[in-house]
Amino acid sequence: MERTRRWKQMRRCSHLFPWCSGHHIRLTRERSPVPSLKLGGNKFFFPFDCAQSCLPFNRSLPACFNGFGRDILQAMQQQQMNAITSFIDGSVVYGSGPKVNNLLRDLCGLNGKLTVNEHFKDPKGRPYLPFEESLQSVCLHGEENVACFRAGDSRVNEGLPLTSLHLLWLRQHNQIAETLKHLNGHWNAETIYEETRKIIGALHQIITMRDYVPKIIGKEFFDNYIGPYGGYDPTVDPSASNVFATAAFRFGHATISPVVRRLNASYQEHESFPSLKLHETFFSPWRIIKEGGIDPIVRGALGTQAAAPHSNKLLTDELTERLIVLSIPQDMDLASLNLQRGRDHGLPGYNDWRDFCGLERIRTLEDFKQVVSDASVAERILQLYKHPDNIDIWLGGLVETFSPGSRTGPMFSCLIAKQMKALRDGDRFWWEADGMFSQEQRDELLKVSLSKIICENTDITEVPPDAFIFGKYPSGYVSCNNLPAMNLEAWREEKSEDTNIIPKAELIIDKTKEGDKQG
Ligand code: HEM
Repeated sequence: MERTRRWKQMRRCSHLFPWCSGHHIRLTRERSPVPSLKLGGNKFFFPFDCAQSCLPFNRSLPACFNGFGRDILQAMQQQQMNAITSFIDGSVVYGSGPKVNNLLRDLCGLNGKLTVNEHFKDPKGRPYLPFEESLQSVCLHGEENVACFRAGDSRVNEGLPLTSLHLLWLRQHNQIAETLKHLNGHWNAETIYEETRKIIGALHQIITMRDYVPKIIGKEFFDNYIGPYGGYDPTVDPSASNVFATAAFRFGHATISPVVRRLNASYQEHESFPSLKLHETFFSPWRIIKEGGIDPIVRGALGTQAAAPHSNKLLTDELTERLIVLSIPQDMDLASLNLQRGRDHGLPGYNDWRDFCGLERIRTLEDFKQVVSDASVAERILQLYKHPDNIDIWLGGLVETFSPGSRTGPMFSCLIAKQMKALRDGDRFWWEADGMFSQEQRDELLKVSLSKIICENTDITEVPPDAFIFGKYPSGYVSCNNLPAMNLEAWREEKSEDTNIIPKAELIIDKTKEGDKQG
């Protein structure tokens, strides 16, 4: 099948990275629990007999009023709150506010670094993420005294591949900070930290927009909807659209494999740490600490094909039968959550979004068969929903036939492209925006790839140059030494004559000392 073939060209990294980058853009917080209907069953229990068949569902927190100055009807629509910044700005590494940010920074070291785990290091002495301080950690497992990791995004422990990526970025930050300190001995901790953060944000943007998005939506959609960068546009709203987070970017759930592979240095099944079922990787950072660090997991993501979404079996049972969601003491079903979340947020139906994207509305079964790769799936969906207007957008989008050169159907490609363009053009700190970096620095930033970041922050020595496109080891793999690296010399700066400036980081430390004295 064509859709299977296209996804099989991709590596597992292609769900690892966007999982993380999706977390850059939106975090929907939840409020009171309400019972939800169990989808997929033959009976309809809601709301009368939930004892056996309902899944708990917490509605999302609404935002009170949005969009002063907008069309009044639009402004009165209830939207849901985004608990993080929507920008692709490295917030998964640094958090979206000062509280989390201060917890993550190594404020005592005066070196601009992020704080690392005080208790454990990996087999080669590389650092791990710090622990959360909660005593009642969901991550605790048997005798292993390993709590949840802390990172800029609270979902860091959701799965081992995701945790590994968070850790790569932490290490990358600290490496860059160390080099910048060495190059610019006169920089204070605050300057080192902020400059490093700026670089990490730029790397996220480059990898997302240059290396990842075109492979998902295809070059044609990329050129038509996103196009080349034309500078910061203050009229563009860069917030995360509801439909992007609640439906379109959740296409990724259909690319998740039921198994997380762990591979040895020859990209073969690891002798000591075999591959795991997906559910065994949820909230289990102890496996990273006690089972060989992140290298086997990262090799697994590089050395394995992405799961191909089938239109008649969209999500693996590991996600529909074994999903763990914090604070809910039963196995959950991600497909049901996605559908119910779309309804909770009041998303218009599939046909309205096709309209929005300039695609033909579906009026008949024959129309639907034209856009869905599997005719029997089209029939089953229409039987269930009775009318095309009723189809939930997440489902409709997932079963569409892929557009040429893309790995999603035209409606999701359109919605993803529109969002990505807004995130780029509406971001005044976009890495290519005027005044952000010198031309020399930009040239250096462009040398970086996800593969190089993996090389620099693990003991992996051979990688594919493009971490997203699959090739079976050793075909196409290169030595890490052969991949271009960013030269931070471009950030070397002559010492300024102005000696009156008090470094901000020193002010922060002084305040702490003051507090200590008073206490
Ligand atoms: C094993 C892998 C994954 C697991 C276990 C997982 C789990 C979840 C869960 C539990 C939610 C919240 C569902 C709800 O209550 O509405 C969610 C939301 C989401 N997921 Fe995933 N996910 C995974 C991979 C991915 C990937 C690969 C992507 C993107 C390509 C992605 C994109 C999103 C987005 C955009 C949201 C909405 C975020 C928000 O608005 O708060 N996820 N995921």
